[in-house]
Amino acid sequence: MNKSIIGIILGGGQSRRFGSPKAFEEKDGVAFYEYSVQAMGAFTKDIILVTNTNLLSRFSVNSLMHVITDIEDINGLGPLAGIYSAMDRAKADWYLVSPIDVPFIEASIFEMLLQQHQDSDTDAIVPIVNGKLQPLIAVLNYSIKEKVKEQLRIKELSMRQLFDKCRVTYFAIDKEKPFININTKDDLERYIMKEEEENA
Ligand SMILES: Nc1nc2c(ncn2[C@@H]2O[C@H](COP(=O)(O)OP(=O)(O)OP(=O)(O)O)[C@@H](O)[C@H]2O)c(=O)[nH]1
Repeated sequence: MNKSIIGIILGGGQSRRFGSPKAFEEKDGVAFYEYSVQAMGAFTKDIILVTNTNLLSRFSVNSLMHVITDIEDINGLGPLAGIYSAMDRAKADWYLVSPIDVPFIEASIFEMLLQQHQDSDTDAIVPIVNGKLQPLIAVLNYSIKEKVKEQLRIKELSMRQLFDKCRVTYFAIDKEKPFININTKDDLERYIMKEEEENA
């Protein structure tokens, strides 16, 4: 039987290092968050973008994507708050997860992770890219929902702390570019403007 899959896009951060909401920064005329929608859209027609009340009205809703905010009492507690809020809103067997600041993300990354999940019986598939854990681009099973809730309760808010308590398949990927994330204006200059200049 086919398993149900929902996409979760984490878009409730403060973009303090960037200085303005980075979800709406553009690469080639496309807002950063839309790259995550496109990459997931190949595998699910059900995507939930989880943001905060300040940004809610700025995301354009379409038939693929619903936009919600973090549940009130965990609002702003970081990526785990977004993951829990989406899992609580809509149940699926599996969730594809992405942040909003990875404008080079590719569908092929989710394809590889989904392939791994078919071959494993763990709770999460998490990439390791050239030795570095990439915890926010992952495939998670609904079975971890209560663990996420507990982590939020005891304020252990990092993805690593969650993974320490789950059965995780760590999957090595040797392609770095799709995982580039933009945190600062310097990152923007280094990765995006440079590429645009090269392509001009
Ligand atoms: N829903 C939700 N998403 C979050 C939250 N905090 C961070 N995110 C998202 O998680 C991803 C990683 O966030 P970071 O880049 O580490 O943090 P940020 O708050 O966006 O940026 P800084 O303020 O510069 O740290 C981004 O896609 C954020 O939008 C939160 O409390 N709720």
